[in-house]
Amino acid sequence: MDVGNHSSRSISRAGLGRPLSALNLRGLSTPEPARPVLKVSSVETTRTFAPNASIVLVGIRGCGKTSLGYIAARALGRRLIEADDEFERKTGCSRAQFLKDRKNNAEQYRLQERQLMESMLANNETDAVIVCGVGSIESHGQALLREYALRHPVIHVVRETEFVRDWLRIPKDSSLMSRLEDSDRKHRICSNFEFYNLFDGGVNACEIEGRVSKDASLGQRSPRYAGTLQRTQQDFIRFVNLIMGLPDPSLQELNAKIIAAAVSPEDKVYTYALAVEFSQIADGSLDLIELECGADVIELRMCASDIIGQSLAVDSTWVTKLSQQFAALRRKVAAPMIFNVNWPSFESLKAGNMSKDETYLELLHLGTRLGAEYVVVDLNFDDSRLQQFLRAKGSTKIIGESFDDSPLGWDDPVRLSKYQRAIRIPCDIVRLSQFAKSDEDNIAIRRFQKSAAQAKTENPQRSLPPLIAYNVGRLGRASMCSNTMLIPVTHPAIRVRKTNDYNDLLTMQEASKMTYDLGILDPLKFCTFGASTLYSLSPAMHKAAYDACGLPHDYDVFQSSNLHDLDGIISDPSFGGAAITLPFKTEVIKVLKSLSPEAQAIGAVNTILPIREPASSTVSDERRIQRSRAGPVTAWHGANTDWVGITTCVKRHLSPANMIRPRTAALVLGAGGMARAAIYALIRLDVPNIFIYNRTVKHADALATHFNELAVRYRGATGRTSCRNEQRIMVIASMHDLWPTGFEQPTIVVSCVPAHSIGTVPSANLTLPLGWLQSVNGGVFLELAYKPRKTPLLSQIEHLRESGRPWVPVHGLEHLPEQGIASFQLMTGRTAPRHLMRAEVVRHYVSETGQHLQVDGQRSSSSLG
Ligand SMILES: O=C1C[C@@](O)(C(=O)O)C[C@@H](O)[C@@H]1O
Repeated sequence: MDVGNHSSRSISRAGLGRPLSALNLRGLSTPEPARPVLKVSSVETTRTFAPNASIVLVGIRGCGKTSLGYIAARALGRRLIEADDEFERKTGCSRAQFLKDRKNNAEQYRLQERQLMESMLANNETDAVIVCGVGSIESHGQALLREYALRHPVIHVVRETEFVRDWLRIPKDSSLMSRLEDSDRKHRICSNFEFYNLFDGGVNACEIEGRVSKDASLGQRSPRYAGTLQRTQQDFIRFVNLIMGLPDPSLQELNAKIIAAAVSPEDKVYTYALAVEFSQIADGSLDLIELECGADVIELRMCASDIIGQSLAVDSTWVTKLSQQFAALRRKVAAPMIFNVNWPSFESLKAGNMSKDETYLELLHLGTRLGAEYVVVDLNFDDSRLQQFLRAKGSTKIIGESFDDSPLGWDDPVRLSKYQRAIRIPCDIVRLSQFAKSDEDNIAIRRFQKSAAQAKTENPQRSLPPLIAYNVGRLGRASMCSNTMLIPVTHPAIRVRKTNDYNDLLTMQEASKMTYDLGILDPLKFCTFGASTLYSLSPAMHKAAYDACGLPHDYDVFQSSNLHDLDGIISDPSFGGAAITLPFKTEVIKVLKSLSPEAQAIGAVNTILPIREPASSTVSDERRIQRSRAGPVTAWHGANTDWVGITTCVKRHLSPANMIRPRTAALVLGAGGMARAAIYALIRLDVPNIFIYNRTVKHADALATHFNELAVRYRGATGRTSCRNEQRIMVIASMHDLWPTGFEQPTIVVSCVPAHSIGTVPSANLTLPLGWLQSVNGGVFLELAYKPRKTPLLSQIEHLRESGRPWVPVHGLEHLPEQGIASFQLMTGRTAPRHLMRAEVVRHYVSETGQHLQVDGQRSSSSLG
């Protein structure tokens, strides 16, 4: 099926919300008794696939697999093969009609389903996303899928039971629920991945709307629909790329260097792993957003009592719960995940008819199945089983771990042999620990690290896996902080919930602060520099982030109408970087030694960073930026993060119905530094038709010339010509002009026109001709001005939305933290506490009339993203 034509039916299928009648259940097989122990690794798989291998989605009705299939097909540029549509194509009628027809009986229906499964899979081995129907729970379909999973990702889509029940209008006491749960169990054992489709206010709004209207296209064009599915879309695209071993496209788009979280923790120094115990979050009482503290990865730890203790063998209910919390952590904290099952805790275990080793192996598989970036394996685990797991690990990285309590401590030769085993396995990272009995144990680690560094690899091409070695217990804290990678930390919200070993971990804030207190790193000074900076919200936003991450830095504003005044500030050896604002974003380039490729392309800079090391012919300027040590500055490097903020906001609010296509049009208002960043962002987002409107037409023309040249170069440079749209940047000369004929109405509008007066120049007080806002699916309107917060343009778009047009108005206070988050990461090299930074902007915003925004508590603005 053509993905492009699918949009109206895939997101909210008309009729999907009908009560689940006996009729359409005739195709479901009778339930088998529940298995006592779930075999999540039943599918023998390598989890390594050809890059174009088709992706299969299975799951019960109402789990959202069709919407996800649509999203994946669009994002990866693949065909969508959907079982309901295929059924209709094959039989000439819908399932319900087929079953209503007296000529057909359940046996014939099953036969159709069986043939359908066979043909869908066999005819679409590559370049497709296949959404299966009920045939996936029949034994024949199950066998087909298991075999298919040897070469393809087969993703089991799981959704909250309550949601599915409401959605299918199944009465609370109906036995249908247990049938559906049984189907979930079956899907689990014929699939090799699992995606928990989290409740998303937007998704439900959209789907319910579709149900009420019984007209899917109406649903899509309603204002409520406009804000739907974005989070699900982001989650699923990230998941699919991860399991296909592809880099996350959204991070790639934004340039991995800017997004600290996209640089793998092994490639950075001073990275932190926040330990979260499953038992602490299983009941859902902890607001997971609270856990965001600038940690680089989240380590989800489980022990036998979490899994087995409550009379649950490794069963489907438990796996669903874990799957849900795993997905929630991922969405809310948005960091890579470490999946860690504590093997020794299974010592006295009798899980159904499985051994301790088998259960552990099942759980390791579960980690890769959920798409964890890292899975911890115990270095004492049986070799053959471990190898079996490694064959199926796909793109998941392995952390080999051992906790030992030998009386010889770190000097015990067994410890070194563990490291050597980890090298042979081979593990990507090795983590060794013991309990600290005295301070001597912390010193002994250094001796051990020295001997470990002498270890030999069998393959001289391979470097030794990084070693994290520390002592646990209060005495061991110093040793934890002497590591530079994945330092284990806790969080105050977790610490209060736990009385034993987690209390011995330092919080991220304490651990980071320790590296500064000990003089390993230096406190630095940052600022915003520009002609009108006193209103800047950047100091509040950055200082809050420093505090949360344990960075003893400072942030101030400098106001001057003379760029030379920057010299005095940046000559301070403890100066760490500056945000540059109006009117210097272009002018500052002349004092910089080097520019990031993006700043170069945009022709404007909003972030400058110090280069402290002397110039070298082998190391690039960008790599010589010193982010955590003070000292004389030899030169300055310029970057631009405004385009990152714009890209993030557009992507966050663009509904799947408005996903960028070969005819999409966008409109940029203005021709200054911000407009440059906006055009660049749209080029990077692959928008084919970009229009500029600016009061002074010749400035708009100059921008169009610059970016048309760039679009050609960019297209050539990325080599992605096959999937990239031809891009054109055009100028609309007058507000009196009709929207250019031959072009679709814009679905992305970015206003880069200051909404307040600057010096003698009065504010533009701009609104748009209604004839330019006729897109039937609405679109995203991004206002970059935030003084005043409600600009005339923003009000115009809000009115349109109120009158029934699905436009999403995005105010300037949403863009501000996004560029700030990127600047924070560039300036400090640390992962930003994003929700906190967004919340601080809202908290500190004071309107022209001296009023604060209404916020209930600090975190309430997290609704911004
Ligand atoms: O958009 C902004 C915000 C800012 O102007 C400030 O107020 O700190 C600083 C600029 O660098 C940035 O581009």
